[in-house]
Amino acid sequence: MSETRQPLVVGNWKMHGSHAVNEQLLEALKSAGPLPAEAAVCVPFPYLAQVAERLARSPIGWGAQDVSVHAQGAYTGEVSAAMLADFGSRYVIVGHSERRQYHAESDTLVADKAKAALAKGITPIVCVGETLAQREAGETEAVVKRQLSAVIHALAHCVSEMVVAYEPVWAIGTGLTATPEQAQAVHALLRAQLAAASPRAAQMKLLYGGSVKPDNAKILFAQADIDGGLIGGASLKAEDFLAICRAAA
Ligand SMILES: O=C(CO)COP(=O)(O)O
Repeated sequence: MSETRQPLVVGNWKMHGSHAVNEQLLEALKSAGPLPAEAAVCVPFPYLAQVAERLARSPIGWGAQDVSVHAQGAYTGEVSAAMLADFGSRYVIVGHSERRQYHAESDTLVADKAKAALAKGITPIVCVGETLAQREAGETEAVVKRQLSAVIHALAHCVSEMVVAYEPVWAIGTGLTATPEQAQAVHALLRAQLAAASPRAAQMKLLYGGSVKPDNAKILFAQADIDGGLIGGASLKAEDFLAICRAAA
């Protein structure tokens, strides 16, 4: 983490939660008092209203896990960036590997989603990352560069307004974390690619995601180009999420 960038820790609840369960989690997060790092939760669409209400007077931000590329119209099941903005969403995750894999989202679609979010003042958290097969084939660099390049192209002069999350697919939900050195190596590549596109690359936040837990967060976040985390499983337990936020400070 650099001195000049403020750390950010984002919880990706994925498809978890209920009114009652969220209530407890949000209460525990709020009652922890001021957090040493900027924090946010990205929740399933039906719970946006709940987090908007419960976190309204807290420093914790919120957002969604996907957004439509379309502004409005006959797109059954889709949710627009304007709708997310209506709920005060500060962030939206785009291009999570689970969406790339299970919903066949292409690099171009992900880039267009990032653009749609920014157009409504929502910060896209753009996920990139290689599969285990790609890493073993020595393709990590080519894969993440290709994924990021599509977004850089689509955002043009707004590149510095996104957050990028490097999430190696093989580390998600598996308990296999990238080593700090592996993660830093990819983050450095991503920042160099961003620097070629934006004079503000040094100020951009690059998050690491993939089995981040309280016991490995500090060493990951201590790497020069890692500015915080995108947290799945551990974000569902207030104690763990708060410990990870503290590790980022
Ligand atoms: O996919 C992730 C966050 O977006 C990471 O999930 P886990 O932290 O559960 O591995």
